[in-house]
Amino acid sequence: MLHIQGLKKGFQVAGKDVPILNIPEWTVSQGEKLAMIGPSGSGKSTLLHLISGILSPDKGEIIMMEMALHQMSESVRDRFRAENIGYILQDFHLIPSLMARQNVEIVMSGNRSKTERRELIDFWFEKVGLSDRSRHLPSQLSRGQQQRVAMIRALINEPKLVLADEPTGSLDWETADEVTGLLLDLCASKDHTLIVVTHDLNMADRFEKCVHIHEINELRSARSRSYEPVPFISS
Ligand SMILES: Nc1ncnc2c1ncn2[C@@H]1O[C@H](COP(=O)(O)OP(=O)(O)OP(=O)(O)O)[C@@H](O)[C@H]1O
Repeated sequence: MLHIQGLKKGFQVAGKDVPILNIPEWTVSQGEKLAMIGPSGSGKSTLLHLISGILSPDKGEIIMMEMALHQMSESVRDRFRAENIGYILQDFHLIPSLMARQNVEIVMSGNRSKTERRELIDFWFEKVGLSDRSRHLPSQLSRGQQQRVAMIRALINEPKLVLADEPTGSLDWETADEVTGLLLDLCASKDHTLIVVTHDLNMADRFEKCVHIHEINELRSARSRSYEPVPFISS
C-alpha cells in the first residue's frame, strides 16, 4: 500500500540545511496497523506530512497504492489525499461554531444525497457511542468525545490509509485507552491501513507492530540525539 524509496527531507534553519529524514526503504502493507515511536524532534510528524503529501521530499519517492505521490500536480494530489487518506491530530481541529455532526458533514463527498449523509452520520455517531451528542457544539463535548468526532471525520469517507499524530496526546490515560481501542476496532472493521505516531507506550503496546523511527531513519537530528527521557521522581 505504501512504499518509500530513497527518501530525504531537511529544513532550512537560519540559512542552513538541517537534514531530518533519510529513509532508504520502507514498506507498509495494506491493512497493517502500526504505531511509530521515537524521541521528540526525530521526524515522526514530518514523515506523516510527507506520506500525506502535505510536504514534498527533497529526494526519493513515496508510492501509495501504486501512485507516485509527488509526481502528481498539486490539485490531483489534494484530491487523492481527500479520497484516500484520513488524518487525525492531537488537537481535534473541530470548527467551534459547527455542531459535531456538521463538523463531519463538511468533509463528506458530495455524491451522496442529504438522506444518505444523515443516515451515515447517525450510524457513525452510534458506533462511537455519541448518538445523543451529535447536535452538540465541540465546546459542549469532553476532550475524549471531541476526539471521537475527529475520528469519525477522518474515517467517514472510508480512506485506504489513516494517519494519526499523537491522537491520545491530550487525553487522560483511561480516555486514551478507550480512544485507542475504538480507533483500532474501526480501522480493523474496514481493513484500513493505520499509522499512528505516539509517545504513549500503552497505546503502542496495543498495536500488532511498533516501529521506532530510528529503525527506518538513518539520521538522528541534533535534538533527538540529545534527548534523554527524564526519570520520574516521586516526592
Ligand atoms: N517547517 C520547519 N522548519 C524548520 N524545521 C522544522 C520544520 N518542521 C519541523 N522542523 C524540525 O524538524 C525536526 C523534526 O520535527 P517533527 O515535528 O517531525 O518531530 P517529531 O518526531 O514529530 O517530534 P515530536 O515527537 O516532538 O512531535 C525538528 O527538529 C523540528 O524542529
